[in-house]
Amino acid sequence: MRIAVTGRTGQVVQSLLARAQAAGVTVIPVGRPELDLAQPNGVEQVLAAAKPDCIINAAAYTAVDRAETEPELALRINGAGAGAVAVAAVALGVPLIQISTDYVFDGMAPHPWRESDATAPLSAYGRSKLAGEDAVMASGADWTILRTAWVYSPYGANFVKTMLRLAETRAEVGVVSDQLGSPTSASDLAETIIAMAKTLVARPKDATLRGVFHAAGTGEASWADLAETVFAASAALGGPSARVRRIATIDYPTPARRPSNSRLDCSLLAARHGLCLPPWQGSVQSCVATLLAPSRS
Ligand SMILES: NC(=O)C1=CN([C@@H]2O[C@H](COP(=O)(O)OP(=O)(O)OC[C@H]3O[C@@H](n4cnc5c(N)ncnc54)[C@H](OP(=O)(O)O)[C@@H]3O)[C@@H](O)[C@H]2O)C=CC1
Ligand SMILES: Cc1cn([C@H]2C[C@H](O)[C@@H](COP(=O)(O)OP(=O)(O)O[C@H]3O[C@@H](C)C(=O)[C@@H](O)[C@H]3O)O2)c(=O)[nH]c1=O
Ligand SMILES: [Mg+2]
Repeated sequence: MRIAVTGRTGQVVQSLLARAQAAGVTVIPVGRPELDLAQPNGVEQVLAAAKPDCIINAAAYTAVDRAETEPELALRINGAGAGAVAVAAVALGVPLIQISTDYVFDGMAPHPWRESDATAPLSAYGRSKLAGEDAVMASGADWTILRTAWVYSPYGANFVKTMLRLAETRAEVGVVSDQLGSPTSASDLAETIIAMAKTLVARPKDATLRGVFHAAGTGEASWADLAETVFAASAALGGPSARVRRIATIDYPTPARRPSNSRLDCSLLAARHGLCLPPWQGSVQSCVATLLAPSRS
């Protein structure tokens, strides 16, 4: 089976590539300069050349704070760009998995977010990703939206790598403890995406397998909890670590507002697809071990 995925260097793209062989699939990254979601003319031709059985739209403008100062660009890439990928999926007659985010929610619910809960993004990034969901749903494609959260991996830029970098020069790092979420290993997510892609291709008419699903690491954490777990894992392997000073969001001002409750309820994915990502703590340890492995430096 051939899976075309948008983007090249992204965490999810790289994690899909790393898992492809073991999963018995071919993953074809399709990215800039050939495919630029900010200029989505010719998306269909570029994707057609990959001869995909399924398309994953994993490319996005992901700089949450920067999006506040360039909301139009974020909207073009994450909204119209996603819509263009969906129209290409219609033309090619293949299922599309659109990757979306917990930041479509406002964080006010007292429980982990379900797929049926109302969206109300707090940030320009969240609004742009919600526009992408809407465009995909309106496209007529055979679409499935996978919302994930707090993704980390050995690739690209992410919170886990930021913490390890800060620990190299600091004894203490202040980290917010009043935002709760679902840390997600891109590697675990890639395994889920591939399993879902296989199922969607094998069972083209099954509506119960399609729609919006939440897919995040099992369990919950604050960013401070996640930082502490990173430092404990790193220290145990002789890597950099720091003390975590647990602070409030108000003491760490950022351009973008983030949900205080970002936890995703992933039970629908388990019920319909039989898929469940592992508990986040073990996956963080694996990622830290990979990052500290001597062969990387
Ligand atoms: N990171 C996270 O914590 C979370 C991410 N998500 C979503 O998951 C998906 C994957 O995220 P992740 O892998 O972390 O992303 P990264 O930030 O690691 O990478 C972004 C990817 O998007 C590509 N991209 C950005 N702009 C364009 C453009 N104009 N045209 C084509 N490609 C572009 C990049 O291309 P290039 O390779 O050329 O640089 C890169 O491959 C995204 O949809 C994101 O919104 C959802 C929840 C959490
Ligand atoms: C670096 C740092 C961040 N923080 C806080 C700021 C913020 O509230 C939180 C996370 O910051 P980051 O900028 O790393 O994470 P952020 O860019 O908000 O991550 C988000 O990315 C997008 C793409 C998503 O879709 C989301 O699911 C989520 O993963 O941690 C600290 O408290 N101390 C620090 O030293
Ligand atoms: Mg960020």
